[in-house]
Amino acid sequence: MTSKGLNIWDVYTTNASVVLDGSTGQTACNSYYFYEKDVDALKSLGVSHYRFSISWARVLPNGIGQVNQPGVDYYKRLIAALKAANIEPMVTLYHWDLPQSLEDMGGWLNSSIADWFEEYARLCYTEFGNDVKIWITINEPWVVAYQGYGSGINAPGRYGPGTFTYQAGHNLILAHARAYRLYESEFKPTQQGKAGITLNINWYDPKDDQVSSQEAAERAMQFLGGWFANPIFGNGEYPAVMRQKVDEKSAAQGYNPSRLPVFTAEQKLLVQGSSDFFGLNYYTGSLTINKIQDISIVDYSADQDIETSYDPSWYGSGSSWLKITPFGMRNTLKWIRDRFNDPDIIITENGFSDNAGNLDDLMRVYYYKHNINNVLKAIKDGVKVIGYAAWSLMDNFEWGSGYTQKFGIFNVDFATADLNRTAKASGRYYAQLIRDNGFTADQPCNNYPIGY
Ligand SMILES: CCCCCCCCCCCCC/C=C/[C@@H](O)[C@H](CO[C@@H]1O[C@H](CO)[C@@H](O)[C@H](O)[C@H]1O)NC(=O)CCCCCCCCCCCCCCCCC
Repeated sequence: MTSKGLNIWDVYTTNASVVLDGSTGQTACNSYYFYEKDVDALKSLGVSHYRFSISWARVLPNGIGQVNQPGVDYYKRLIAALKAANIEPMVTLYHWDLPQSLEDMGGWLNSSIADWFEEYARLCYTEFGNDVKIWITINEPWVVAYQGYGSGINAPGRYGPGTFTYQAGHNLILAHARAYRLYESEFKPTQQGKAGITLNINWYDPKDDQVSSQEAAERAMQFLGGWFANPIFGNGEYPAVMRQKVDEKSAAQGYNPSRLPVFTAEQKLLVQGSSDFFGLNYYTGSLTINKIQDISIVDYSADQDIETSYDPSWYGSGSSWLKITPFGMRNTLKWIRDRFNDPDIIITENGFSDNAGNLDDLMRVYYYKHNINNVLKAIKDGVKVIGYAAWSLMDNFEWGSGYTQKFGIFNVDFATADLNRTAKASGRYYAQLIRDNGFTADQPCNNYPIGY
C-alpha cells in the first residue's frame, strides 16, 4: 500500500484498447521497491547524473492539498542512494502523469493549473531541493498538448487537435514559467541549482532543394520546437510563422479569437527567459515539403501546411516514427543555437527502440555511437552542450505501446517478480564510452564496439 493518488495513466489504461498490448504501468519496473537495483545499474555504467521524474500524485494524491509522506520518503531514499553512489539527481517534475483529480477539473485545459503546478513545485523544491541541483519542470509539453489533448493518443485521451492543443500548450508554458520563477526567487538563492524545461525536437530536413521545401521544413521546426522555445528562449511570443498560419486559418474557419492564444504583457514577462538551460529530447528526423492542407481541417498538424516522409534508406527501429538519422542531432543542436540565443543545452533524452529487448542490441549501439558522435561534432561547431542522458536506463512501460517497444540499455526480466535488470551490449558500450571519456584510437566511432 503506497497511498499514492491515481494519475491519468492509471485511469486511461483501465481501457485496455488504448494500449497496444492491453498492459498498464501499474507495476512496470517497480522502481518504488527496486530502486537499489537501478542505482546498481547506474553505478556499473559510471554515469555522473541520473534523470528521473517525480510522480505528482505520489506526493500529492489529489494534486493539491494533503501530502503523502510515504511518497516523499521514497524519493528521499532514492536521492540518498544516488548521492551515496556519487550520482547527481536530475529531476523532472512532470513527465505526463497528471493527478486524475486535477484532470477531473479540466487538467491542462484549466488555467488554474499554473497555481496547482506551483504548489506541487514548491513541495518538491522544499523537500528535495537541498540535494537536487538540476530541475526540469515539464517533459515535452508538445506531447502533453498534442497527444494528450489533441489527437488523444495519450492520457487523458481528449480530442481537440486544433483547439485544445493550443489551449493546453499555453497553460503548460505558463505553469512552467510559474514553477521556474518560484525556484528563481525563493529557492535558487540558497539551493544554488538550475531549473529549465525539456522540449522534444526532431529534425525536419527539406526533401529537395526547392525554396518552398526549405520554408516548409523551417515552419515544421517552428511548430514543433519554436512553439515552446520562442516564448521561453526567444522573444516571448509564439513564432511569427505559427501566429500567421493559425490566425489566418482560424479567421477563415470562423474562430474569433484565433485558436492560438496570445500572451498578455504580464505573461510575456513571466515566460521570457524562464529557463536556465535548454533541455532537448532528440530521437529522429523526417523529410518535409510544402503542402497546403484543406482549410476545413481544424488540426495543429494541418495548420503547418506541410507533408512529411522518411527516406527509405534510413534504418528503422521498433517504433514506426523513429528512424536512425544522426545528422539530425547535429542540425537540431545548431538550429537551437542559432535561433534561441545560444543557450546551454542539456540533451535529456536520446535513444532507440526495438521490439525484442535482446541483450545483443547492436542497432542500439550503432544508434548511440553515431548520435553521440554528432553531439561531439555540434560541440566542435560551437554549440554549448553541457549534458547528455540516454533514454532509457531500462526497458519500461512505453505509453500507448505498452511493453512492445523497448528503449533500455538494460533489459528488464518482466517474466519474473524480481524484475532483474541486465546490461545489454549498448549498456556495456555506453559504460566504455564513459570510462574512455569519448571515442579512442582503439574504439573509434566508425569501428565495431568492444566485444564484437
Ligand atoms: C508515412 C510517412 C509519415 C512520416 C511522418 C513523419 C514525422 C512524423 C513525426 C511523428 C512523431 C510521432 C510522435 C513522436 C513522439 C516522440 O517525440 C515521443 C518522445 O517521447 C519521449 O520518448 C520516449 C520514447 O518514446 C518516451 O518513452 C519518453 O517517455 C518520452 O519522454 N514519444 C511518444 O510520444 C511516445 C508515443 C509515440 C506514439 C506515436 C504514434 C504515432 C506515430 C505516427 C508517426 C507516423 C509514422 C508512420 C511511419 C510509417 C512508416 C511506413
